[in-house]
Amino acid sequence: MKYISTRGQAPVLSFEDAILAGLATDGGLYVPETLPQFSQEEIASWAGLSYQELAFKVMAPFVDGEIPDDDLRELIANTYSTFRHDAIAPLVQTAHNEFILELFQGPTLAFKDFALQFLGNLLDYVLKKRDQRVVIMGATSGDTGSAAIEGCRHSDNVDIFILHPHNRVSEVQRRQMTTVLENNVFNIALKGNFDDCQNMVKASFGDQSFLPEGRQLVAVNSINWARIMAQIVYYFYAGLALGAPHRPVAFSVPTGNFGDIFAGYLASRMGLPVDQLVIGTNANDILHRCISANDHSLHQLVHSLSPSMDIMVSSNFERMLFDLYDRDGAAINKLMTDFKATGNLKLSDSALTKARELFTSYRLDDDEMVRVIADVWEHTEYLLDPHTAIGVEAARKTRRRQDIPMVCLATAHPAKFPEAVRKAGYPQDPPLPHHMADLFEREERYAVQDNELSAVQQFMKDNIRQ
Ligand SMILES: Cc1ncc(COP(=O)(O)O)c(C=O)c1O
Ligand SMILES: N[C@@H](CCOP(=O)(O)O)C(=O)O
Repeated sequence: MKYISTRGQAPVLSFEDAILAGLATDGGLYVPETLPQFSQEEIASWAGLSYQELAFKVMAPFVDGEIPDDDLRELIANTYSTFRHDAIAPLVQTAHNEFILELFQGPTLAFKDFALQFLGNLLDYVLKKRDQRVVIMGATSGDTGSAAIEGCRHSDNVDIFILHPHNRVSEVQRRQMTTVLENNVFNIALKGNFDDCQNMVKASFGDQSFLPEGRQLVAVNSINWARIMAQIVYYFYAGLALGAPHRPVAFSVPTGNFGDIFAGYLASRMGLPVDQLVIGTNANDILHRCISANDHSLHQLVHSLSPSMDIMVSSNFERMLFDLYDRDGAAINKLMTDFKATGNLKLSDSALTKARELFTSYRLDDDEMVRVIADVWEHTEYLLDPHTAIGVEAARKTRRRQDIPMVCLATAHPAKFPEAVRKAGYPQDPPLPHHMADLFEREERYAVQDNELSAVQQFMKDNIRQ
């Protein structure tokens, strides 16, 4: 399997090289040259597989033998052994044909664990094999950071630097990152927003000359192909549990950087019968405006009660555009260059038509989201986190068919977001799981930095281990 850039001008890479490259040298994102295709018979034969067995079936064609099968199986087994539920991604029914896919049973309580615990193990494996040391640089609006740190904290070959927007993540999210005191882990609280963090990461990938000789940057954000690949698995898992491929399923996904829903789109391209993909956004609604009104223009980023989705520039939308524009790298290069210059992007008529066939979208402000948490609690005693609530309501508002099961992705545990949950009338802070019960007593360490690329890079230079 070869990996190509969405902008068509970077070298074509193997799986391992694409994973280590992060952003392509032309500024694009790596995608597989062709997608594996699974027949309906093959998918049907996977009914009843464990999550780990299914993960191997879905991911092996992307790895394409670069990692021996037994080693890949072991990486998968180690990854999901740290999850708190045997089913790994349990399904809970909340209404007729409405299901919640709990993706928060991993060590850091968000869906990011599915891919980032795997990526941590994968990087450790590849770097040991190559006897190579790297520097990880990542941006987080709250969840990627702790999952990436958890995945890499024990890796000797990695120094990890995570930028989060200062005072813009929940206290639980911040502490999950800043209480990890291993000497290869560095948290930077940037005086800016998530887009500033993400821009710094992308700029640093573009010019890595600030790094010590012999080191390279590796990405843990969903610009890294391994993130998307590992997330495709749970779409198949949920689909199979609900009768696919004999019956179609629909998915609703609270969306920010477009990695999660893009994985759902790929699952459908690979053979899973998906009837509908619903994009739910908070007030940072660029994706909803794009689908509903062909308005993909930058607005001021606002601080919401679903802070992990306080994102304006969605990295993975570029991967989607690549497909919507028939994989024309030159066209994507122009679109993205113009978007950077003008802050505006209009889809062509044919791209918009295709996008609307694939996706519906809905936007919720904080008040509406809080009402959804309260309503679902009242009717089912199921406590949603604010991001999941956005997906649930987006599904209810834009659902095309009631007879098809709608799977709403529960992307985080409500204990991460006590402020939103309390606003919904829940009488207490939802308890943290046992392994995090003492989170508020643990010592924290992080550096507050001005929103200046050179200052951040200097901090990194000063702290990368020899
Ligand atoms: C809890 C939660 N829900 C939803 C999202 C959106 O996912 P994506 O960025 O893959 O669209 C994120 C982060 O991005 C998140 O942390
Ligand atoms: N919501 C994310 C933002 C980063 O997205 P990623 O999926 O590209 O890593 C977070 O919690 O950090």
